[in-house]
Amino acid sequence: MPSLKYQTGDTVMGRWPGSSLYYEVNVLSFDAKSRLYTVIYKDGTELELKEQDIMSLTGFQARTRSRSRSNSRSPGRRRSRSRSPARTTRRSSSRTAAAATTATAETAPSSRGDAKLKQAPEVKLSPMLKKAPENSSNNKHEKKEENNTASQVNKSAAKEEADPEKNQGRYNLRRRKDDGDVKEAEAKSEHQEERVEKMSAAPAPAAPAPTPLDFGGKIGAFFWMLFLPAWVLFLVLHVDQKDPSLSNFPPALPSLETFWNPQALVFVVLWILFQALLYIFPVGKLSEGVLLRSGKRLKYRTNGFFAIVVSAVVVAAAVYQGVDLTYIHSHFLQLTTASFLISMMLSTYLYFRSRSTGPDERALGGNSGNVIYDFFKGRELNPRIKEFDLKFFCEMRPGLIGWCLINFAMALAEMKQQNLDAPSCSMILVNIFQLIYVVDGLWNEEAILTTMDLMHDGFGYMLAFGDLVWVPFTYTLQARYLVSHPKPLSLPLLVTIIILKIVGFYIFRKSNSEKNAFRRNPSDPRLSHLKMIPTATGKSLLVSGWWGVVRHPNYLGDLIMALAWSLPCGFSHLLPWYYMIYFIILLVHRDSRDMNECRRKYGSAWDEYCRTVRYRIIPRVY
Ligand SMILES: NC(=O)C1=CN([C@@H]2O[C@H](COP(=O)(O)OP(=O)(O)OC[C@H]3O[C@@H](n4cnc5c(N)ncnc54)[C@H](OP(=O)(O)O)[C@@H]3O)[C@@H](O)[C@H]2O)C=CC1
Ligand SMILES: CC(C)=CCC[C@@H](C)[C@H]1CC=C2C3=C(CC[C@@]21C)[C@@]1(C)CC[C@H](O)C(C)(C)[C@@H]1CC3
Repeated sequence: MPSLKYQTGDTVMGRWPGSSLYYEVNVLSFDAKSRLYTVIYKDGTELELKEQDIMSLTGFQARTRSRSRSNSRSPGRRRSRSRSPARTTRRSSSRTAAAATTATAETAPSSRGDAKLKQAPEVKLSPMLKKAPENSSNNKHEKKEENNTASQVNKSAAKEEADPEKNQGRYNLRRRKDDGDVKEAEAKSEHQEERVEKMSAAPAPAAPAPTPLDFGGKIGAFFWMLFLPAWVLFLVLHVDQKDPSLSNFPPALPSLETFWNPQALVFVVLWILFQALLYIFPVGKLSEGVLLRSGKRLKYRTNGFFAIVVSAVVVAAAVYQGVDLTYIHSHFLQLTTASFLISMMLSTYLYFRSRSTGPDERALGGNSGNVIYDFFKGRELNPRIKEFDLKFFCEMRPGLIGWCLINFAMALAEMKQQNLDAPSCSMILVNIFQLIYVVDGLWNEEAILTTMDLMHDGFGYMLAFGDLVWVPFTYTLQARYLVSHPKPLSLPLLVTIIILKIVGFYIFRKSNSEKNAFRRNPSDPRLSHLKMIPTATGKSLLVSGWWGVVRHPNYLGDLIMALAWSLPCGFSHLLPWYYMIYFIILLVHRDSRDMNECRRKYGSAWDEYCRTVRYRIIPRVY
């Protein structure tokens, strides 16, 4: 192809249909008649693109740099002093398998990210002359996807191009693997990676555009920052009332001294330090996190199960030695205040340290330029002090293990208050169910590395408060309620509750493990029966198995379990059902956040997934 702009074998940036995202592709051939380039994406997807949908790596980088320069000049735009954009991108150039960016918005100031995204030029879809289908795959879904994608592409093409070819044409979206050409495709992709590695001086795409503001934007973030602690305070005070009915007035605010107890602060600090010590203890696996935009993978010490076992032994020994754990019940408010102060200090530290981080280290969601919003959402994706990962630690250790400790203390308080020789049946159920949930989370600690919080969310007030205050002091509400509001259980109800817990747990665990195993190793032989949709990022989406039933089977299991946790408290009051209600709101909101994020990442492949798997959480209902 002597007179052509791009040559066979060139690594260039190709636009993904239906989006303004560009991915690294390899030019396979050029068809002189249709004037289309056949390119191959990292996942083996072949597509035919017009010349204007392709950019050279250097051209793309120059555009990114000039945009980033002009952005950094604009008022209010802060640029990291420690790293120049060039250095950052060079660092990320070696591994760009998952890198995607928009041509116009990649370095746009995040406060205007949404608007910038809208300004991104619409994709000019490039229909090709129809080829006879070559796909010999027996994977029905992938055939269907090919057709659907093609028809969707055609629809947009018809809208956007007054091209005489538009109605005859379609995109050729086919996987190399479907042609029984797995080895060739893999070899090609390895070859591509090698080429990219060799081009160490070659520029690479910059970070994707920041995501639009959520949680009600700046005002919403401010509201949540005030409302969440106020709500915790309400729950903590209200559950102690003789009649904790929500129609009753909330109790009068206690005096300021009642909130504060230095001893309670010392206990909370000691607990966190103890957990930190267990976390750094060189026991257990060093697990790898997901591939970051920088091309790096972080290592995490996943010894959570060890931590809870040691904690249980230490707590049991302390009780044996006469330590009165009911202190936790009688000083609940002071312990909550102490944890709240620590979470505020941590969030402030996180906000200030995030100012010296490079773009690659920031979350896409928490860098709007608005102090309150960014403080709330968190700017830095994986804040670490040396190898100590603050977000991972806070999410998995002090609050989560603290939850079990508090539940246990509530069982002791119930025995004391109700003069019982053993905790009530309801209290035992709540304790065991929630303990199973936490122990399971810690046993499968590695799986948290592929959850939204770890992969996408920055670490700021929301998670610091959520991990250190919300989880230990509100998730324990059922146990706390039972201390002063005993609830005898009938045998049929007991059996129903146990069955619900088992069913919920089964769905939750199986679906989470399936996705985690798939994300870790898509060619895991145990998953070979599952169907999947390829996406341009190199990752695929599961479209059968648990993830083919609903889009969030793990949420469904979690909700069924939440039901089993509230039922032992009966129906006399709404208060112990708070977790269930909150959890529905949280998961519905998380689902919509995740939908937006996946839509942005995967473009038309995500739409295809949503068309195939129609329900979000509950089959045939929602
Ligand atoms: N008890 C509690 O308070 C809470 C519990 N949870 C639980 O934590 C667990 C994790 O939840 P969360 O992080 O919200 O969400 P998920 O674990 O469901 O993670 C969502 C991510 O999974 C990937 N994904 C989505 N669909 C597919 C698919 N079809 N095939 C392959 N990958 C897919 C996407 O990431 P990508 O494609 O980038 O890999 C998506 O962003 C859940 O079980 C939830 O119930 C969550 C919040 C609170
Ligand atoms: C209202 C508010 C401040 C919300 C913050 C949300 C956090 C409380 C939750 C976000 C995701 C969470 C997860 C767990 C606990 C609650 C938070 C932190 C989790 C660790 C519980 C145990 C599970 O097994 C889990 C590991 C799957 C889970 C992960 C998500």
